[in-house]
Amino acid sequence: MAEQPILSIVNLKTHYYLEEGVVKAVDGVSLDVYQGRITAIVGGSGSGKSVMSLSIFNLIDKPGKIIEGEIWLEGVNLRDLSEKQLLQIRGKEIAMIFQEPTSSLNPVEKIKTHLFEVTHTHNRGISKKEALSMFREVLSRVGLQNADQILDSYPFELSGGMCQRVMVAMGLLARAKVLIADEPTSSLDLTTQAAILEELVRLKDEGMAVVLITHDLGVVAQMADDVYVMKDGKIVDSGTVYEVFDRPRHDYTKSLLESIF
Ligand SMILES: Nc1ncnc2c1ncn2[C@@H]1O[C@H](COP(=O)(O)OP(=O)(O)OP(=O)(O)O)[C@@H](O)[C@H]1O
Repeated sequence: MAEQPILSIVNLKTHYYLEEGVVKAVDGVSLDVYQGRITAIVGGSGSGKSVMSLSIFNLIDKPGKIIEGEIWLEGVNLRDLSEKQLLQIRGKEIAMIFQEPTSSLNPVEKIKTHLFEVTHTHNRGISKKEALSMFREVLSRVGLQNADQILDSYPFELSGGMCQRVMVAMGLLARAKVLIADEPTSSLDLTTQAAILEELVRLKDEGMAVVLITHDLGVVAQMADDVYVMKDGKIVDSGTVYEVFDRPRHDYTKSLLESIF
């Protein structure tokens, strides 16, 4: 691919230091993510997918530690940034939807405050009324119809699925360049799952780089452009979705594929 990746992870290692020993949750992962493409990261439970995505945002708590690696976003190594600089990137340059949406939103701020915060950078000078009408439109795009009530709610007053959709809306408003979605549909009913996946495809079509972390190979087959297969903290297979599905190189990928076809 001639184009430069927007996000490039090089030899990332995140380990957990437990009394029983060291868990090498992410153990030398390298991957490239491109604009206008959906990059899927697949792997079974415990393969390191979530720790990898949390590492991008430096959200690893003790006893975990990022011990090595580079995380390049448009020529800047995020590992060289201060916590304050990273805050500017989190949710704005790189939007995120995590498995535990309620814990990713600020519990003491209403939803509209979350939305105002991400909108601010791109829309200086717009009136409150204009902002609210933009929020209603974006919330309806992610399948949340009763917008006014949602805007006035705190995260704990919404279901997990609604919070996930709020996070997609935040990514849209922030005009983030990269969206990392960790099992974005795990707590949703089938209709809402389909709506969120459709929205991810639309974002990709608008030029966003979408990273989709999932154990659902059916979803990967349907939506992804590029695929990385993770096992025990390592990437064991990678390529375009056609390459990985037609010519899996690793026995683990073969067994994953056999489990769905
Ligand atoms: N806070 C923690 N303390 C100790 N070990 C951890 C911690 N968080 C993750 N790990 C370990 O890191 C490894 C990778 O976990 P991770 O959550 O990234 O897997 P995953 O691929 O996202 O799985 P799932 O699909 O179930 O979410 C696992 O062995 C897990 O036990």
